[in-house]
Amino acid sequence: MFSIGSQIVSKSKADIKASEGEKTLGGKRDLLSALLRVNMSTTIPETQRLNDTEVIAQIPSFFFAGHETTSAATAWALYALSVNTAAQTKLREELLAISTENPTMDELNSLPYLEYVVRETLRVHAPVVFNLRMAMEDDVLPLSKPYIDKEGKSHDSLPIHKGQMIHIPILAVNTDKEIWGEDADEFKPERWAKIPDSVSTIPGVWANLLTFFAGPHNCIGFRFSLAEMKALLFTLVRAFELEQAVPKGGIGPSITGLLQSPMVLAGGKGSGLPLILKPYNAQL
Ligand code: HEM
Repeated sequence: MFSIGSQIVSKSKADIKASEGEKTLGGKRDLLSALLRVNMSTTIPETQRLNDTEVIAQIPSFFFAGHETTSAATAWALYALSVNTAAQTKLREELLAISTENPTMDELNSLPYLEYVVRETLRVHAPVVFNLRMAMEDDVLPLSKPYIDKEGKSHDSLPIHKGQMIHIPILAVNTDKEIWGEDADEFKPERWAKIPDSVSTIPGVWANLLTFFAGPHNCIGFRFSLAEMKALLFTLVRAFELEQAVPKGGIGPSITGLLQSPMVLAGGKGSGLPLILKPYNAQL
């Protein structure tokens, strides 16, 4: 990936130099070209620029943090809609009420059911399933509910030691029945019309979910990701009816590292999410 990244960076820099003065980033408007262009600007002090190695190191982040996550999330949304056909029909009706094939971001954001579908997908099928943090100092975590240890002793706080790794179960919190109710595991976009009060205790950066995490290192790309998902769903759900291609229960999560994507669970059909897409004709 480093050698491919080096080639991309060299080529992009040459393009930018060749088109000096143009606002079009050498004909390109991608994230890497924007980063390089800023770095090559003479108005930025040397100490504030990234060197080529640092720029190249961003490429795997764009791929894994930016591409794989949103791709998995969109696949999960299509899968969830293929199972919940009532939600699919309701979403399509809302999307077809828009008179353009190229809606603006404001138009997409004005669609409540699309927002519910995206939220519900990212709640039940959070692409990043857990996260890790290391404690930088000794601390004591207060607990909302005491726990009983194996000797039967009750504790209302949890001591944390410097250097200890903390596992943060994103998906488990997103689907906790004590927070979301007995149907917490189910994909029900309507729940977002009225979410339980208990949800307000979740400190996530977006939608009271831990999907994009919380705190100073929350996801920098979440707004971009939401825009991508909405645009993809807008186009696909207007154009196609989605049907399950494998019997109920045949699709489940494949977890690689921290990331879960939908795939066929059995039968040796390989990875990926098979779906039947039928062109939707609004006139029929
Ligand atoms: C559905 C899509 C996405 C999900 C579920 C997601 C999830 C997350 C999570 C859970 C974190 C926290 C990781 C940690 O601190 O250990 C994170 C961080 C990050 N995300 Fe995303 N992300 C998504 C899309 C994107 C996109 C589209 C981009 C870039 C365009 C992006 C770039 C990043 C970066 C650079 C960080 C590190 C931030 C930091 O450490 O300060 N992500 N993301």
